[in-house]
Amino acid sequence: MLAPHQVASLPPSFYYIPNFITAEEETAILEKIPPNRWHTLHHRRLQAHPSTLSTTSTLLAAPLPPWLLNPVAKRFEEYGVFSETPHQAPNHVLVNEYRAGEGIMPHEDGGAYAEVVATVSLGAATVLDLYKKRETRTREETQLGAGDTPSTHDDDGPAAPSNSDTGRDRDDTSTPFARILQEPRSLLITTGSAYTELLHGIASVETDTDLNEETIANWSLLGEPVRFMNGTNERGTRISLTYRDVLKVSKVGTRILGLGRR
Ligand SMILES: O=C(O)CCC(=O)C(=O)O
Ligand SMILES: [Fe+2]
Repeated sequence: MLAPHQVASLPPSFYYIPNFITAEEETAILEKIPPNRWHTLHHRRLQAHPSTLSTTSTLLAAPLPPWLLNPVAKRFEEYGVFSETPHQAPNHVLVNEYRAGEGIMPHEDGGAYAEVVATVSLGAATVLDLYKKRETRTREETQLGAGDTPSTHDDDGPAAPSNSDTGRDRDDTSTPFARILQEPRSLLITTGSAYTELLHGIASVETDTDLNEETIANWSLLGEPVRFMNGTNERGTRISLTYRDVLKVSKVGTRILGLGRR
């Protein structure tokens, strides 16, 4: 079911599905995002559903809210997106909001999750940059700590690989090895070695440039390539929903786990 949507030029496995949701569904989801759940970071806003992971990357068992299940998570079943993960369904969603000029520095999502991330883009298009991981890079540098806590997920945009005393190779994040254009209402799925071997990030720019079939890995899969024929994408406010399957789930009460961040 996913095979026709595979991004052919990239290592396995990325899948891109344009128009995964309709414009009406997009509007309905945007209206449901609770305004009182945002964590404000330096250059981004973030909320976690059903809750933020504990310091041991454990999720307190709770259902996702209906507006995240329907229609998106239900539609995942048709495509078998999470059919191979331990819970065979997403149990956690991070909602990120980027205004024009905002991004997220190169990182990997880490061991708290199964190796499947499904990202629905809302509101505006953006370019996801992919970087090869280097042996010299340490886990602490690149992994999101307890999965999604604001303090470890915080950043201010593209990498500024300025020093070498952290073991970070200068070339690591200066040039992406591939770029994926994410249109509003699209779904991007990252699995397997694409999840474990690569870093991903979004440059803090007002305009994405140099967009064409050579530079954009999923160009042939785009829903509306004509929108980017002039080689640019003016960023607008984009909200992403990143669906994941958290490996460790606990039914134990909040107090015992030492949760209580939100
Ligand atoms: O907004 C995106 O598409 C990427 C977000 C991301 O990488 C993350 O939340 O870990
Ligand atoms: Fe990420």
